[in-house]
Amino acid sequence: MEQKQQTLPARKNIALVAHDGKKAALQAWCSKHKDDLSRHTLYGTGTTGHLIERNTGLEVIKLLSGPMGGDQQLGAKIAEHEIHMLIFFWDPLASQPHDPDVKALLRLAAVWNIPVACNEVSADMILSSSLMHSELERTLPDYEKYLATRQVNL
Ligand SMILES: O=C(CO)COP(=O)(O)O
Repeated sequence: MEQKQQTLPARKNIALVAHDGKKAALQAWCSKHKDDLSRHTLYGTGTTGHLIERNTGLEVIKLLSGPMGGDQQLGAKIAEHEIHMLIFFWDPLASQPHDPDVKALLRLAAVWNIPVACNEVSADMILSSSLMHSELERTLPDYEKYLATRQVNL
C-alpha cells in the first residue's frame, strides 16, 4: 500500500473511551489533565463521555454507548480523519459482549496511524509530548491511489 503524509492539527480531536472497570481511572486521568485536555476537542462513547462531562466539567461530544455502536462510530471517524488520537482504557480482565467492535476500533487506529494509549502511563506519556499541542506529521495509507489501483486491476 502506498503511503502519504498528512499533518494532524495542533488542536486535536481526541476520543476518550473506557470499559466499565476502567471508567473511574479514566475520569481521574481526565481531571488530572483537565487544562491540557481543554485545549482540544473531546469525543467519547456514550457512558464514558457523560461521566467525564459530569465529573470533570470538560465538554465531550458524545456518541452512542460502546456496545450499542459507539466503538464503530469512533472507528468510522478515524477512517474519515475526524479523530486524531485515541485514549482507550480497555479492561484486560473483563470480557466484553462487543469484543469484535473493540478490536475493530483498535485496528482502524493502527491502519490510520493515529496515536493510541491503552493504559494510564501511555496516556501520560502522550499528553506530556511536545507534539501534543503542535502540528504532527503522520504517514497514512494513500487511499486515492489504493482505489485507483483496485479500479484498474479488479
Ligand atoms: O464499551 C465501550 C468501549 O468498548 C465504552 O462504551 P461506554 O462509554 O458507553 O460504556
